[in-house]
Amino acid sequence: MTQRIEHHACFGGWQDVYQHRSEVLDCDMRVGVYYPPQVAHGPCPVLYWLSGLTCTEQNFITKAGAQRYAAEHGIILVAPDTSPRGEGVPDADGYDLGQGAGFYVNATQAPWSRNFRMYDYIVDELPAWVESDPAASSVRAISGHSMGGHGALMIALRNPGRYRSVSAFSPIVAPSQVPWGEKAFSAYLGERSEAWKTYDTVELIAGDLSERLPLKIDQGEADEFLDAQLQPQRLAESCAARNHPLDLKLRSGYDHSYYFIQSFIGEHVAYHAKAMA
Ligand SMILES: N[C@@H](CCC(=O)N[C@@H](CSC=O)C(=O)NCC(=O)O)C(=O)O
Repeated sequence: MTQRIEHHACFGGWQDVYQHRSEVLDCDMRVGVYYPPQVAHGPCPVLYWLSGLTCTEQNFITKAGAQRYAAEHGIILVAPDTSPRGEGVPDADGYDLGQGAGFYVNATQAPWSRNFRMYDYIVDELPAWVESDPAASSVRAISGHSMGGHGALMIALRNPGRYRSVSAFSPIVAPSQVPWGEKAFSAYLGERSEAWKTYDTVELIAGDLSERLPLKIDQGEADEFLDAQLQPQRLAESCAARNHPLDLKLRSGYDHSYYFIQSFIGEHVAYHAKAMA
């Protein structure tokens, strides 16, 4: 069952928030959907946005300022919550595990494995729900921030042909090698194993991919998580070794916040619009 819980006129279109039942996650999920004015004339392509740790569907829709550009280009924006949530869904102390920290993987370990299946939700269930609306076409792109940047890159690389383009802000490119990812993967996937590599962008780039989808990344040089958690040089090295196309822009003075995202989101939306045209 789907319920519309917010509806706001925005740049000639509508910023909505929906709650729908997710069978995959076994809970109700909230999703922000921006419909540009062009939906009046036929189905529009969809840019999926994956947010980072601690976020809900609200962070992107209230802070990134992406609707202006989506309205210009005729793109639907879909911004789901970052994990299963609610009573009966397991949680943990700390902002980097449990609710708000799904890491876009399918958990295999108790108590997480019943609900924490964000990979399947983002790849299959969410687009099927979005595309059941005739306003949305099946032409897709994906982007995200930090944990969501990891999710966007990893999901696009694992699903050749499913997304026309991928981009990220400040992504966790090597979750198997940094504290945020090691904590989450240990809890959700168990002790270090081959399974970790299948959710790790740097490892995926090093492998045999059937599609070398270009990666567009913006990274702030004043990001407080740059050295400990993000380490974009690992991705630069991996892409160089496999000749994988990478456009990594280091932005002087910018931190990890949505002030950074809102400064460059217009370039990302334009990039995806071109790829989905
Ligand atoms: N200091 C924060 C740590 C959490 C944080 O910075 N979250 C980022 C994403 S980090 C990687 O996934 C974020 O997007 N926050 C929401 C926002 O609106 O800025 C804390 O302790 O909460």
